[in-house]
Amino acid sequence: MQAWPHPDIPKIPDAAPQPVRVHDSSTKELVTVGPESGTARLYVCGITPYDATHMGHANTYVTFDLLYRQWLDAGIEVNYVQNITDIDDPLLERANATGVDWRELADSQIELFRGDMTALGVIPPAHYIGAVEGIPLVLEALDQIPQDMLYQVEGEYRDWYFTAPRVSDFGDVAGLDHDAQIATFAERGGDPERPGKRDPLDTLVWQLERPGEPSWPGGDRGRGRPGWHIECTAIAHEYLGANIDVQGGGSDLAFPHHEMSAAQSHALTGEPFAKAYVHGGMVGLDGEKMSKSKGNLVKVSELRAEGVDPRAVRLGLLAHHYRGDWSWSAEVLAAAKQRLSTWQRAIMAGSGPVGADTLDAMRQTLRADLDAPTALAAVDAWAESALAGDGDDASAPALIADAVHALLGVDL
Ligand SMILES: Nc1ncnc2c1ncn2[C@@H]1O[C@H](COS(=O)(=O)NC(=O)[C@@H](N)CS)[C@@H](O)[C@H]1O
Ligand SMILES: [Zn+2]
Repeated sequence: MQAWPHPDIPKIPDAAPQPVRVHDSSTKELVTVGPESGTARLYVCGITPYDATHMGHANTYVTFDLLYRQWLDAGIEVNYVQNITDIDDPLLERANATGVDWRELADSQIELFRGDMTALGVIPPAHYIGAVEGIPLVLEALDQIPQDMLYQVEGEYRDWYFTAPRVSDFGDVAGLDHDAQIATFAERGGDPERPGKRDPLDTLVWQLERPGEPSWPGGDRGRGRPGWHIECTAIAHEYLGANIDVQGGGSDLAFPHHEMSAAQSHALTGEPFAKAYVHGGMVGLDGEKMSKSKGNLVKVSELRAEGVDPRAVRLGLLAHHYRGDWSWSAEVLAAAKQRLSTWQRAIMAGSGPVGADTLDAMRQTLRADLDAPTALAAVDAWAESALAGDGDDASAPALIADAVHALLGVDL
C-alpha cells in the first residue's frame, strides 16, 4: 500500500551525544530506545480505516513522528513499518451500517488519512501494509508457529485459535492481572466466553468464512480471514524481524492487542517481539474519550476544511505530553493558533537570544520521554525575548525556525 510524501527535514547543527529515552509500558520505566548508531526498528499500529483521522489518531501518529525525529537528530536512521487494518469486524460493521462497500470505505478513509498525515508533517512509514495484502504473511506465520499452539474450536465454525497464555512472557506487555485481562479482552474485541476454547484468553488467528462476508483462501486452514492481532505479528515479522526497538500505539492497544501480537511473535521466532512498548494517552473531547462508538470525533480533515492551519493542529497536540490523557477543545486550538503566530513573528525578528541555548534545551527535553510541552515552552521563551528586542544573535531566528521544523515537525 502506498504511504504518503516524506516531509522536508532541515539540517541543524549536530547534537551532543544524548540517548533518546521513552517510557516503556512493560517495565514501567524510562528506557533508552534505538541502537547507538545505525537503524532503529519501529512498528506503529495503523488505523482501522473509518472515521479517519480523528484527533486521537492524530495524537498517536504525531507522537511516534516525534520519536522518529529525535532518532534522526541523534544520527539514527529508522525502519518504520505501519499496518492498516483494512479487514476486521469493526470495519465490516461500519460498512454494513452505512450501506457502503467495505473496500470503498477503507480506500476512501486511507486516502483521507494520507492527506491528513501529509498536512501534519508526519514522516511516512517505509512499509505501509494492509491486512488484506498481508494475508499471505499471516498464513505463513501460522505455518511457522509451533503447530501445537494452534487449534480449531469445535462447532459450526471451526475457527483457528492461538494458545497465547502458554507463551512464557505472556502478560508482560500490559502487566494486567488475570481478571483484568479477561475483562479487557472482552471489552476490546476478544471472546473469552466462546465455548470450545481451551483457555478464555486464547486468541482468534483465522476466522473461517461466514455467509455474506469477505473471505480468502486459507490453504489447509480453510477459506476465511485473519484475526486482528496476527496481522500485526505477521507484518512486523516480515519487515522488521524480532526484538524490534519500539512497538507503538495508543494505550488502548496495550491489552489485548500488543500483548497478543507479542505472544504470537515470541512463539513464531523464539525471541521477544520488542525491546520497548510505548503507548500514547487517550484524547477525548470535553472529558469523554474521542471514539467512533461515541461519535464525538473531531477530525483533522474537518478542521482543515474550515481553514485551520494544520501546523496549529500539530502544535495543539504537542502542547500535551504524549502519555497523558487529555481533551481536545476550542481553547486548545485557540492557544495553538496564538503560539504559531507568535513564533512566526519572532523568527522574522532580526536577532534574538542565543539560538544554540534554546536548541539544546529542546533536545534535552525531547529526548527525555518526548517532553514536547517543555520544548514548546523553551521556544516560547526565546520568541518572547526576541519580540522584546532582547538578545543580539542574528543567526538565532533561522536556527530556531530550523530546530522547530526538524525536531517538532512544524515548518514555520
Ligand atoms: N481517542 C484516542 N486517543 C488516542 N489515541 C487513539 C484514540 N483512539 C484511537 N487511538 C489510537 O489510534 C491508533 C489507530 O486506532 S484504530 O483506528 O482504532 N486502529 C487500531 O487500533 C488498529 N488498526 C491497530 S492494528 C491506535 O494506536 C489507537 O490506540
Ligand atoms: Zn496493530
